[in-house]
Amino acid sequence: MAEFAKERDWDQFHSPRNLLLALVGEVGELSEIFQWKGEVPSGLPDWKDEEKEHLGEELSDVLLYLVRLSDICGVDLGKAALRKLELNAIKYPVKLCKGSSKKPTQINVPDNNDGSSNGGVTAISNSDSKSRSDVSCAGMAVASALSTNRYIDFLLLCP
Ligand SMILES: Nc1ccn([C@H]2C[C@H](O)[C@@H](COP(=O)(O)OP(=O)(O)OP(=O)(O)O)O2)c(=O)n1
Repeated sequence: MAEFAKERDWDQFHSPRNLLLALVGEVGELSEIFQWKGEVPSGLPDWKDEEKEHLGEELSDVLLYLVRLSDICGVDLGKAALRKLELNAIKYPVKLCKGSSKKPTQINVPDNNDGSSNGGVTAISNSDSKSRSDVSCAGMAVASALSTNRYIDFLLLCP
């Protein structure tokens, strides 16, 4: 993308804000493909080849503007995405979230005194979910250095 823009003297247009708007525009074009179709099955078995090709083009436009935006902002997207995957794994432990699309702060699992039956994972109660959520955001910043259980211990120690 950097070479593509340089050859065309387009660096002048590829500012962070312009690229973000271009990205959002392409997300709109991507959305248009699904607009009014209702839910469609995975793999899109009933779609024509041309429709899938068009979908691939719009997905690519989104990807290319995203990569370019990251680059222009000095963000190593590959590294950032891998770190985010690790953070996601910490935030959504399998033991707590398997089969549920709820946020950890919305899951209310009865606590065990010995913490054994749910593998030592203690769910966060609904009553204090807001404060826990705030704590959770702050905790995420240091979470990459912590294991899942240590992160949950950290959450429980916070007021
Ligand atoms: N100033 C620009 C213009 C285009 N592109 C690149 C990134 C996208 O991959 C693609 C977007 O091109 P268009 O704006 O022509 O968008 P479409 O390909 O979706 O065409 P249209 O909007 O006509 O449907 O070209 C770019 O990097 N910088």
